[in-house]
Amino acid sequence: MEPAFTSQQTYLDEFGAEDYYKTYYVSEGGILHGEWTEFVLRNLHETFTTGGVRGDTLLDFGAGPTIYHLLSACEAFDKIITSDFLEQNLDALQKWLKKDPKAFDWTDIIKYVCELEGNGETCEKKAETLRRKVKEVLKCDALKRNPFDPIVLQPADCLLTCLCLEAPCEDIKSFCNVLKNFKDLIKPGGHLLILSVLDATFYYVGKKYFSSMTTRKEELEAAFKEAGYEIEKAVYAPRIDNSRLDLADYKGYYYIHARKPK
Ligand SMILES: C[S@@+](CC[C@H](N)C(=O)[O-])C[C@H]1O[C@@H](n2cnc3c(N)ncnc32)[C@H](O)[C@@H]1O
Repeated sequence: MEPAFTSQQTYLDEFGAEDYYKTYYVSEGGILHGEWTEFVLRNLHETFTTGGVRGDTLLDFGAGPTIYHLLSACEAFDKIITSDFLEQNLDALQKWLKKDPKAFDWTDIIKYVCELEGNGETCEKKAETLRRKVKEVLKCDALKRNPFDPIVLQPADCLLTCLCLEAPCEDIKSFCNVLKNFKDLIKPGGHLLILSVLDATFYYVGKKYFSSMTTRKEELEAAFKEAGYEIEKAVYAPRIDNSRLDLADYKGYYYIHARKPK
């Protein structure tokens, strides 16, 4: 029997921000630290430099307690709005923004992005740039028609989301519906960047089980087209390190760069 899909209530009650950081991003042993972060950071570095994606506002959707995916974006946008569904994650984001001593440590990952950018910037300066560019930290819910309800946001130049939609969406139909609703959050001609994992069914946060929508490569691009986007770029990569399949069973990674038509 397939385990039940994780409810919003379970997220509210059981998703631990610190457990998530420690399981996935801590420098030594975080299972997403390495293959996944390199996949994301290399692709986003390219997108925000040679790829020419830049502008006034970037809207970051479902950040969790993390900031790694914003480190290149902060050089290409004047203003970043970040968001998540859970108070505990918003609290972790605020702690990092305010340099709270209890904030999670992203130094190694910041160093990696500075090396990719290759302009001799220090970790401290990069972190300061990102802190300065993040203007708002908002609550969002992917399953609402307006995910920021009751706030109505001005459409952004770019919407970025990493590893998020497989949490609230039960199937590709629901995923496609979220993509349709995202169109109101993006300017005509604006960008939608989604990076996540393929063929997953679950992941653990500490000792807690969370289900994952199983995103299949064959269905993914069709969902973007059905939702009314033009695909600029699609990148797929297999998972190489399978040593912790017991913690999370994804088989690969994807990056879709799509555009809302003008
Ligand atoms: C696997 S974590 C990903 C966190 C982070 N983006 C990353 O790259 O590591 C899944 C995220 O989905 C968020 N989430 C769960 N339900 C959601 C919903 N209904 N709307 C928006 N985000 C949701 C959770 O709060 C959590 O931060």
